Amino acid sequence: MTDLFEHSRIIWRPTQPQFTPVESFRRIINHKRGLQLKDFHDLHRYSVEDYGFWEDLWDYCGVVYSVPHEKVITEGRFKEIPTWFPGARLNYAENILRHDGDAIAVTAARESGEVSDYSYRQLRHMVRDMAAAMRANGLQVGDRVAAVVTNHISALTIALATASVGASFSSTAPDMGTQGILDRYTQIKPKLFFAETEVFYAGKTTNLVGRVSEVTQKLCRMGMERAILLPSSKTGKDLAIPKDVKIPNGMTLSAFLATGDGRPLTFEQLPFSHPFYILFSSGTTGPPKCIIHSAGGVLLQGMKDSLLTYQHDRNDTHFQYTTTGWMMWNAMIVNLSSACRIICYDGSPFHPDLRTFLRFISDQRVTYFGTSPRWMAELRGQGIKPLEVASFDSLKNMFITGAVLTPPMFEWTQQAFGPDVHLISGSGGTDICAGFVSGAPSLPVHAGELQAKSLGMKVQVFDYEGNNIEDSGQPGELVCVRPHPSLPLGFWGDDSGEKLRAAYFEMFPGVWRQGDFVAKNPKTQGFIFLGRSDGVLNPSGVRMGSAEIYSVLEAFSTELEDSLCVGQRRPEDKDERVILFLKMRSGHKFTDELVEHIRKAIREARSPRHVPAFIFPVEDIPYTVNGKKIEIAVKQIVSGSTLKPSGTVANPESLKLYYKFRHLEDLDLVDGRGKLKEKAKL
Ligand SMILES: CC(=O)CC(=O)O
Repeated sequence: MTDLFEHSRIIWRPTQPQFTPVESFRRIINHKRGLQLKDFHDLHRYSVEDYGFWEDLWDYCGVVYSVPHEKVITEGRFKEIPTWFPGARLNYAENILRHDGDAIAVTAARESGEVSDYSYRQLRHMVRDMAAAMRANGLQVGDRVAAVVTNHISALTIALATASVGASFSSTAPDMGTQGILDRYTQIKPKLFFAETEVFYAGKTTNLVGRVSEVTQKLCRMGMERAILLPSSKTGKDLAIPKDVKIPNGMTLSAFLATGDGRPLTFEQLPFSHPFYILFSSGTTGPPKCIIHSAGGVLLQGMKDSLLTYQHDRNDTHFQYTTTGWMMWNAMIVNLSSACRIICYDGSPFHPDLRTFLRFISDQRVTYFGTSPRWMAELRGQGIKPLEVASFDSLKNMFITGAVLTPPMFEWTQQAFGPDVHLISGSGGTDICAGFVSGAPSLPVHAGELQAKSLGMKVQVFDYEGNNIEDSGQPGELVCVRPHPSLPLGFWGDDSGEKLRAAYFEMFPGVWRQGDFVAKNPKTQGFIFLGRSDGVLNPSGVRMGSAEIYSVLEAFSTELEDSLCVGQRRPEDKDERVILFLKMRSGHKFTDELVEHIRKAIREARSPRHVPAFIFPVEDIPYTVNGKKIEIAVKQIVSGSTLKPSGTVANPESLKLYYKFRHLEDLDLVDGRGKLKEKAKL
């Protein structure tokens, strides 16, 4: 049997763990509560046994409020989702904008090289003007504001102004197609709609006026009162709208701002569980889940990470590479509450090239850089050595999320950016707009492992009968057995909670099932992520995660650009078989020899039962717009389903490449008895 933790080697340790904020937080709790919590693990235990922990966190983070809470938790609208801090009155934007003055709050940068800084005072003024215009246009508590925007200063200003008024906010990136935008925003029926008109991404200029026209016509019929058109993100100028293009209730951003009456910035005082962010899950088929998050929940979880996990203060620069359509954007904003500077980046991290992007990180003296395993893999694949490109002496931590960071990539990343960088791999998601498992600055990092359960998150590993098997080291379902403040308030329009229950609480009644296939290392308490549980590979009853295969393939990064591993089980099949798809790097050929090497490597590193039944070359691998590899849709396709990709698939054409693999027999590779033909043995 394969040892899931064979790579578990310490690659980083804190030099002075006693001086980390999380340790001082532990001491504060000991003092306040008369406890004797000795280390992070004790602190975690307390955090999931006593709801008072969230009150301790509230105090430690200095949440700004006008009315105190009556208690920490009480029954909510649904049995599974309690109400937090009943009685409290506060405002999300007031907490985010609690710092003022001339220190730089935001650096807004574009792929074109344009960089602008905004102080805390300037940001506040921009939010004030935006909020004044929103109020002048009738926006009220409970209304919705939707935006199709790049990650730039306007998006941030719109979100914070919306929060100050007490409306709800939802954003998507401009690469979302018309249908994807409509799938989202026709559900929430926004009163105000903000849209980019022209964007510059990956070296290409895209005019979005046609898309905006189609979307606004539909939204207008559903009650949208204003469509606010942002100037071109390339030229900064308003785009001339052709006479025959209809944008009902449309006006430019400057015209909209001019409707404001100069009133001062005020913050509506609202309950902790007031709905603020509306996020959409990246379903690759069917309409996306429309998840409502509370202002207070996202705020408190975000403050926890900013102060205790990333250890931010006013000297830090937080650069999370993200679009506005990923929860990491929402999670980025809260870091302003720690007085640090955030970088909003509009553009592709691959353009004009990776070295330019690396130099940008270095020149900006970034202390926290957040990215995805895919970006890292590209650096490695291109043979780039970051420390030869620039100095990263200011970098304190890197946050990698969105997909599994395999053990070899942990090792590579640590080496590539230097031994002092705290490498954090975190996992949570849109569903909770926070992390379940993440970094712990007072503990060492082991290659391949997410360091620890996040504070306050009672995570366990369940087998299929609902037994907690976390201490066995066996893989199973990641579950959370106790409520936390950023549980969604519900899905939009799902008044009975039925859809919410079906999405998270069905497999284990009353217990949140995240849909990740994981294992906890009993020795280190760290977690390895093996893939999405719907995508678990299950040939002849051996359950394994695709990450077990991907990590072996890291050794082939010279030849392979990418790979995708899925199970195939068509209605006529008795058993599941594993298919591995390989996307070759240009200049490299898919050969029998390579396939043999790969098979051997998997057999030796894992077990003979892990070796895929088939290995095929493929021209493209499907990804979501948030950079997640799409395994489940491919699994369904090769197993016989026909899918209509949603607007969440970044390269929907790629899915078509997989239909032919549902009929392997027709490919002249398999004989009548389902055996591989001799000549086709790969
Ligand atoms: C923190 C995360 O979990 C981010 C993601 O994968 O969507």
